[in-house]
Amino acid sequence: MLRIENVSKTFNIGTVNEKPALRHIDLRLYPGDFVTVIGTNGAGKSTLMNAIAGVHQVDEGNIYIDGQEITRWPESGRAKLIGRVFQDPMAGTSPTMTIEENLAMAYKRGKSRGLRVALNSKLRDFFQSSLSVLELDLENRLEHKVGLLSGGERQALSLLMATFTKPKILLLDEHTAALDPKRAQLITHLTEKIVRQDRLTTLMITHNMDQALKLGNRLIMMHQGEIVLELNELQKAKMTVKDLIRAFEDLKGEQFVDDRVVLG
Ligand SMILES: Nc1ncnc2c1ncn2[C@@H]1O[C@H](COP(=O)(O)OP(=O)(O)OP(=O)(O)O)[C@@H](O)[C@H]1O
Repeated sequence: MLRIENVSKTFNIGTVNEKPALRHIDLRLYPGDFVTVIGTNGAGKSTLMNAIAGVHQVDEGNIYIDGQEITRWPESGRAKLIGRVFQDPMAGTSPTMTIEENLAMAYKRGKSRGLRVALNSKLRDFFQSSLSVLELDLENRLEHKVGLLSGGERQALSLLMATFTKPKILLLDEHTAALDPKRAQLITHLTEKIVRQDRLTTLMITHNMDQALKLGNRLIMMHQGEIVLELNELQKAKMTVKDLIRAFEDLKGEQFVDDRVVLG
């Protein structure tokens, strides 16, 4: 479903600020894989997502989605294949538009260029049934402005907007990190539900080590632009957060440093 072959990315090449962010990354996600991504400070986690989404063009290597090479596609061209949710609940939605207008915008992104999306009753029914999955009663508030929603409701809407067109790849970029624990728990629960229900192929960055072990069927750990540890479902199930940190320290001979790490 997603194939990353020998991908490298260096920022500010040839300057004193030269920074290799990805070094020869190889990664394959199979249909329905839910992979959590953890790593040390500046390990390259966000750069990896930006490379997949087309925010940054890579210097070397190839990226394929569903067998199609997309390495040189612009970000806009990849939007119909990729759903993404960011850390900031304000980032994925437009506050001055209503819930249904936001949904229509996301719906259009998943369709061919130039297609006009008329807000007819069939589409409203579809939006309402999609919103009902969230169990936040948003299906009865289609005409409410998104700016009036709470951070948690807004992030739930962003998650829905990123997923209801069934993208080939879902990228979750610390999407619960800015929420209070209760709301973070709600979004985590919704993520699991939607990903499982739609069998979405998912890559999720988290600083919560416990969450990284509990969610999904695979885990990767990054450090200095490389994937240094990969765990499958069975290995993950047997590990504790302590084991995970010890595994890194045994491998690299240094402490696992992530300023934002949450041990669980
Ligand atoms: N646009 C950019 N310009 C220059 N350097 C960048 C840019 N984006 C990232 N970097 C650098 O590339 C390296 C990898 O950054 P990235 O944000 O991918 O790491 P990360 O694993 O997501 O880090 P963290 O968890 O600490 O946010 C870092 O050293 C960072 O400073």
